[in-house]
Parts: sequence; C-alpha cells; structure tokens
Amino acid sequence: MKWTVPRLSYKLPPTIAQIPKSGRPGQEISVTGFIRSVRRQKRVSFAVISDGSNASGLQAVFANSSLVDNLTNGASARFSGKLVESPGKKQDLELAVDQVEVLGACDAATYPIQKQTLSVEHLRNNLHLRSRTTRTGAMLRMRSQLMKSMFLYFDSQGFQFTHTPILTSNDAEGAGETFSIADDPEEPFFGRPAHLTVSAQLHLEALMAGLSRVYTLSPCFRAEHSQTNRHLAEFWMLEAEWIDASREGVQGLCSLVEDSLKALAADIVAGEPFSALWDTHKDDTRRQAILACLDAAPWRRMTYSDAVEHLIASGVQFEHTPTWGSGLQSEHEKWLAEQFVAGPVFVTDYPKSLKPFYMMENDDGKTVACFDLLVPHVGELVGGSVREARPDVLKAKMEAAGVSGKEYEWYQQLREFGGAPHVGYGMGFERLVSWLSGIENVRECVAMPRWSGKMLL
Ligand SMILES: NC(=O)C[C@H](N)C(=O)O
Repeated sequence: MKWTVPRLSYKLPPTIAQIPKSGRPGQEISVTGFIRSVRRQKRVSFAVISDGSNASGLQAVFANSSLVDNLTNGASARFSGKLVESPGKKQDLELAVDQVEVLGACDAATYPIQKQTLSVEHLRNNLHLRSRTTRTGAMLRMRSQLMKSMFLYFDSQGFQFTHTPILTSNDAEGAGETFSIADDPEEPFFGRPAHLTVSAQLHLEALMAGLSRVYTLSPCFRAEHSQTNRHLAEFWMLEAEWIDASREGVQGLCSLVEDSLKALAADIVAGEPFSALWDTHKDDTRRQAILACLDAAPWRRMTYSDAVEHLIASGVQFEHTPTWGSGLQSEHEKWLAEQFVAGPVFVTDYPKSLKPFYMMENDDGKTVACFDLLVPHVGELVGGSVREARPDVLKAKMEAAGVSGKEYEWYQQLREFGGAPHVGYGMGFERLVSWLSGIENVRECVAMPRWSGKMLL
C-alpha cells in the first residue's frame, strides 16, 4: 500500500531532514531547533541546530556574530535566513542566518547534556533530556520507521491492526509474573482481581476468531527481577495471530516471521537512523552480519533436541551444562546464533514442560509445536507456536497449569464455537531495535525504560 499525500490546506514548515528535498540555494526559510554547539570566530560564527529529524542537524552561519551572543547549547531558537551552498564537505546546504529568536533559554553551565558527560548511566538519570542526544534521537526515529514498515508489511498480507486491553483479569503466560494494579491484590479493580497484561496473545486469539488475521503492538508488563540487558518491566510486543487452515504449523510460522523480518530490515537498513547508528560503530562486522541476513538464503532451522546435541558436542564449558529438558540459557542461545550458525536460527519443538499451556502438543507426546528465533547479540527475539485448538486437550492442559477457572472460560469457548487451527507469535520490539541498531541494552532502545526497581519520570 502506498499512501499518497492528499492536498493539504495546512502544512507545517519543513523539518531539517526535509530541507535537502524541498530547499534550494537562495531560498528564505525559518528553522526551529535546539542548539547543539556554537563556534564563535572573529569574522563569522557557526552553530549546529538540531530538531531531531536527522542526526547531522543543520549548520547555521552568522556573518553578524552578535546574533550568537545569547545562544547557548541546549537553548531552543528560531533561525531565519537564506539557504546557501556549503563550502564544507559535511553538508550541501547551510543556513546564512540574519535573524534569531530565542524561544527557550538554557543555562549552559547546568545543562545536563554535555559532551563530556554522555555516559549511559548519566543519560539514564536524565531520561527527560535523553532524546536530545544523537544516539537516542536516531533510535527513536528507527522505532518510528519500524512501525511504518511493520504496518505496510502486515497490510500487504491482509492482517488487521487491532488494539487489545492493558488491564486484564488473566495471566496469559501462566507464569505468575503479572503486576497487580493496586496495593491490595484482593480489591484492585472494583472488587475484582486485575493485572497489567503480560502478553496480548489470548485477547488477540479472540479477535482472530472474528477477523482471521490480526496483529497488534502493545505495551506488556512483566514483574521479573532480571537485571539483564534484554529485560524490561514494561516493553512493547508485536504479536500476530492467524488461521492456519492448511496446517503448515511451525514451518509456516517461521516462514512468515522470516519474511516479515527481512522486509522490515530491508527497509530499515536503507534508512537514515540505521546509518546514523552504525556509522559511528567501531566494529562494522555486526552491520555486515545484519546485511547478510537479508540475503535470499533461508535462515537455519533446527529442533530443540538437535540444538541441545550441538551444544553438548561443542565441548564448550558452559556455566549451565546443556541437558535435554532444561531451558536454553542465554549463553546457549548466544553460542547457537553467534558461533554455531553465525546468523538468525529458528529453534523448534521445545519440551512441553518448558512452555505455556496454550501450545499444541506434538505427536511424540514430549514436545510442543513452537519456535524461538535466536539472533546474534540479542538471543531470543521472537517466540511463537501452533495454538492448541482441541477444547478437551486445552482444558486439561489449563487445569494442569493452574490457569483454569471462570477468568479463562471465554478462552476455552473460542475452541468450542468455530475454533479454527491457528498460529501466532510475539516479538519484543526493543529487542528488535537492539538487534538492528547495535545498541547493547534494551534500556537504551525505548525512550523511558522501566526495569526492575527503576522508574524515573
Ligand atoms: N504472542 C506470543 O506468541 C508471545 C507469547 N505469548 C509470549 O508472551 O512470549
């Protein structure tokens, strides 16, 4: 789907990123932005203005140096003048400023965003100003671009974007990691138990039962104490559910996930945020590795049982010895994706004891029809499964998992009233950003992270 811009009667002035397209030398324009740096020289002065629309900002030149007298780093201002060809190599056009209006002053001495204090920790303590930095700005633009590409991909496959609730009476994963919404868990929601959703999956399955192919991008909340670089207490998850009438099962699921990620990534690697984030990376091999994933060659697939065999045969002294029946630890996932395959790898058919109640059991009676997609430097990026569609089997599984009762009757009914074979998956949005941007910690892949014990602003 291509969105053609309708005739607009009200149009905002171009952003800095739009200038190369819409601007030409000699044109009079006004630009509003934040001052990133000011360089005062005897005859002329310079400033770099950023409005967050690209990484480089716009160079402003002042023939009248008194115009920069009140300009300090961080201040916001409106600059008016003429676009001129730039003698510098970094940009084609610069702005010869003849008028400045400071919109919001900034005390440079106490401004927390200083070139010499941009440590990750310092920025985490100044989240309200973090979007001023080039890296966070580029990360946020990458998120925005991902959303757009994602909408286009799912639209092309006939999926409907849907909204699912945040407040819920059930624990979709049955893992007991939900946040209760009040101090008194007995009385949180008008006398009924209520939680913040851990996954939209169950609600999405209900919408799938009417719309056939649905997806959502929703905040999810998990009360887990993990302090790793890939866990957040509040994160965004892309989730999709669709009818699988031809029963392609896990293989079809993996194919859709791979295809959609290749489509998304192809769009992203061509974009400005991707270059902005990778151009400053010392080691280019990771960028090359991402580009290599976009090749036509299918990503590797292996069963959990094979993965465990490979881990054992590797002879590597893992902290946790790999054994059939125990979960793959992050060190195992990383070895598989980084050393063994050196690229994304689908691991399928995990032991049923490791996975939630909603997954369909395989004929072997030991494993379930599911997959995890592991990618280098992140580990698990996506997880999905064939959903159990047989009402009696589901009921028994839910009882065994302790997630039965009134709160879940509707979920069982979905199987009784025209339940169709269906599949679905979930992908952590911050992990996707981490993989594509090379930003190590998911806390830097969302504007205002919340993690175990930390919630500033
Ligand atoms: N929608 C999904 O399949 C994701 C899965 N429910 C999870 O939370 O990991």
